[in-house]
Amino acid sequence: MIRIENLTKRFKKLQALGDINALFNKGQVISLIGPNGSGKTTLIKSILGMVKPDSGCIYVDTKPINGDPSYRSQIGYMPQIGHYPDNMKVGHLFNMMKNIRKVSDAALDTDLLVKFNLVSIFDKPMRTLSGGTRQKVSAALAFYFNPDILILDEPTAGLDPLSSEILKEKIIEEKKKNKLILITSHILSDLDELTTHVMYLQEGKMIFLKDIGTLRQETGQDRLGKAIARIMRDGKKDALWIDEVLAVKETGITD
Ligand SMILES: Nc1ncnc2c1ncn2[C@@H]1O[C@H](COP(=O)(O)OP(=O)(O)OP(=O)(O)O)[C@@H](O)[C@H]1O
Repeated sequence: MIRIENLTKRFKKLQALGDINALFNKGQVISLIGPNGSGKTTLIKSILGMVKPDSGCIYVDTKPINGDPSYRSQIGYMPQIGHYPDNMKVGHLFNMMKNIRKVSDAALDTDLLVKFNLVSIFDKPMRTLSGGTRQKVSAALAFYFNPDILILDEPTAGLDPLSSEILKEKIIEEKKKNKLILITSHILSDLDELTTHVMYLQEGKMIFLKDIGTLRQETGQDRLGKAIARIMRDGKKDALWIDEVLAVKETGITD
C-alpha cells in the first residue's frame, strides 16, 4: 500500500533520512520508534508530500506520490502539533474541511467527534482550546473522512488517560477494518496492544522493520518497551547484531 525506496533527505549538513526502504501493507499498524530527532516526523511528512526528499521514491497504491496530489485524500493525518487559524471556531473548522473535501454527511466518521464531545465546543475559537482539546480536534479530523490510511504523529501526547483510551480503542477498530496505520509515539506502552510491526529509526537510518511476533521471540520480551530496551542494550554490547538487523532493511517486513 505504501512503498518507500531509497529515501534520502538532508537538511543542510544533517542527514535526516538515509536510504530508507520499507513496505507497509493494509491491516498493519506500524509503530515508528526512535530517539528524538531520529527522523520519524520527516519520514511521515515525506509520505504526506510535506517534505521533498533529495532522492528516492514513495509509492502509494503503486503510484509515485510526486505526481498527482489526490492520493492525499486517502490519508488521515494527525500532526504532532496541529496548527489551525486562531479565530476559527471548532464547528467552522469541521464544516470547512467537509466542504473542501465535498463529502456527504453519511460518509463521515463522527465517532470521535461524539466520544470527545467536541460538538459542545463548536462555538469556541481554536485559540481558546487547551493543548489536549486541540489534540482531540486533530484526532477527530484525522478519522473524519474515513481514510484507508491513518498517519498519527504522537497521537496520545497531551491526552488525559480516558481520552487516550478512547483514541486507542478507535485505532483498534480501524485496524480491524483492514486499514494501514502508521503511528509514532515515545509512550511504548500505548503501542503494545495496537502494533503489528515496529520500524526503528536512529539518526535517520532504519535499524530494523519487523513484525511484533518476531521481535518478541527474538528478545524473549512480551512488552514492546522491554523488547526495544533489550535490543538497544544488546546492540551496544554486540555491534555485529546491529549489522544483522540492518540486513532486514534489504527485505523490508519479515512476515
Ligand atoms: N525543516 C527542518 N529544517 C532543518 N532541520 C530539520 C527540519 N525538520 C527536521 N529537522 C531535523 O531533522 C532531524 C529529524 O527530525 P524529526 O522531526 O524527523 O525527528 P523525530 O524522530 O520525529 O523526533 P521527535 O521524536 O523529537 O519528534 C532532527 O535533527 C531535526 O532537527
